[in-house]
Amino acid sequence: MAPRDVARAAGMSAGVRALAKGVVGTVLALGAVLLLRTATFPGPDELPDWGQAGTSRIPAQFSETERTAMKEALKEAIRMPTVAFSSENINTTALAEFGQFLPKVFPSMFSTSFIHHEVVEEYSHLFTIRGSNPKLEPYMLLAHIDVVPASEDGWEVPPFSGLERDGFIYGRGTLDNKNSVMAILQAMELLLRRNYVPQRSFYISLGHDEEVSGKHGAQKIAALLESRGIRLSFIIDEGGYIFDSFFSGIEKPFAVISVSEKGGMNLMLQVDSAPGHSSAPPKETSIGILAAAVSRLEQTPMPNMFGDGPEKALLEQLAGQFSFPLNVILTNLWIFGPIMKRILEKTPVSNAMIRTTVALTMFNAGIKVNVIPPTAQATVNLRIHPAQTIPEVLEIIQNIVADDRVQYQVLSVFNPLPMSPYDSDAFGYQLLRRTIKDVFPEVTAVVPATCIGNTDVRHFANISTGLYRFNPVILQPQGFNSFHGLNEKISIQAYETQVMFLFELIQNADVEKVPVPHSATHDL
Ligand SMILES: CCCCCCCC/C=C\CCCCCCCC(=O)N[C@@H](Cc1ccccc1)C(=O)O
Ligand SMILES: [Zn+2]
Ligand SMILES: [Zn+2]
Repeated sequence: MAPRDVARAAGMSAGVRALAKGVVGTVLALGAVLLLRTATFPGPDELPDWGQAGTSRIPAQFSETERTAMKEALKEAIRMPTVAFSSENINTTALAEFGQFLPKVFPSMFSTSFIHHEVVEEYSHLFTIRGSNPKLEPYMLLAHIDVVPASEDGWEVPPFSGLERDGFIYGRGTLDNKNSVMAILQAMELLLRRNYVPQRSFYISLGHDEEVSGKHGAQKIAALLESRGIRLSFIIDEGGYIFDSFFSGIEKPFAVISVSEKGGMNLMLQVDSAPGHSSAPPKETSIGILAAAVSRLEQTPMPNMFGDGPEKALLEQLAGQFSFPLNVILTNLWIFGPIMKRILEKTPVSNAMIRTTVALTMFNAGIKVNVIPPTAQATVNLRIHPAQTIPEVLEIIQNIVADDRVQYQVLSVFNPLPMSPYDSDAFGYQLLRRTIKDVFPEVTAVVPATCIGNTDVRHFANISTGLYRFNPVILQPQGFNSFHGLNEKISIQAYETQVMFLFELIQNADVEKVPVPHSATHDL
């Protein structure tokens, strides 16, 4: 999906308002006879107190010199055009340069006795940070060095300039995802300089080809760890954010932790027909037959799976952020679920969250203006909802196309990711919630979701059941549009906050298990 579709989801507020208007009468009428639940989900303030990790907590306070150095290091990272054009075409010069740059800016990461650094497949990096307590299961922080291409057209500053303007650093990768690469290493570097020794071991994995599938970077690192028999308690990657001003009914920013991820399939459809002279065309040509087939695919939505993923929990846990009557509607999905199911279909992002999507992405046919083409090919990109299987989806596709002249070839496919736990015992999820509360006091809801795009963390499903996608960055619609788009930028303050978040998270991970909540009556 194009991440900019999320911005269009802002339009959902209008849909939701329409829903509110339409059903408000029903709510009031039903309210007289039904005892409707109101939103009672706990905000982060009601989270259990994890206490101090270890005995000597290091405060997240950075000197002026450190703050200047960290922003300059990010700018330098942006200036290296580590572009991935395709799996066969990546900028190896820039990736190699990036590898040489890391020890210069993060010397302690490369000279500390309990940290081991490995280069994987020439351009990806794996750091193993050995903790003092071997009984604690390790975890992993994941990010990627590569970026999507950017031409200068439409940019306020050149995309690989790393220029600072009005408190922002501009450039490709400032949000996706060199900010994470640099913030993870920066946080650990600052901790090391304060003589921090983690109790819990962890890994830092930096892939070099996420934007073109991750098969040489993250996938190889995952295989390496698997071959070493390593199991991870949880992994944190990109793919969830703090959303601000996306929905007019929600005043305050809310954090989305993606606990699952859609599967994917690239499917080629082909129609062959007899070539001939265009002056005497047959009733149907390969192009016409195929165009009709893919049009049917575009016009026929896959089944709505609302209720089978984390979407219900997402809405219920967001309910408290809305005012009446939406808070009541969202808290009582047992009655309003069927209406909500339809509302969610209205905008591209919420639609993508509740069903398998089919995008027509390539169409090739024809060899000459006056020749009936012998063959026509179309490629469709499917994102498979976690509640569906690949064979199910293929069967539905064939039923929609319903034309034996269309042949199919699966170019690539992978299963949806299982749902990672987000209950009160889920260590990784609760660690994220706790740290969000510490660092972003303005965030009043932390909710689970399905990531509608794909991330490198999917390659690690064999070695961990706790796969979480969350970047500690507050995004407004405009910022979200800049992912893979124009004028990607991060405020210096947001970057410092990201470093601070990781500085806190690493220390917060040094506890044995999730503590018991203060109130047993509250679900987390
Ligand atoms: C009511 C509240 C709704 C809030 C919903 C928010 C849902 C947030 C979920 C996800 C955010 C989108 C993050 C997308 C990250 C995608 C990164 C990416 O572009 N990945 C590529 C990877 C890829 C895969 C296969 C081949 C090449 C590249 C992609 O998905 O295409
Ligand atoms: Zn990314
Ligand atoms: Zn990306």
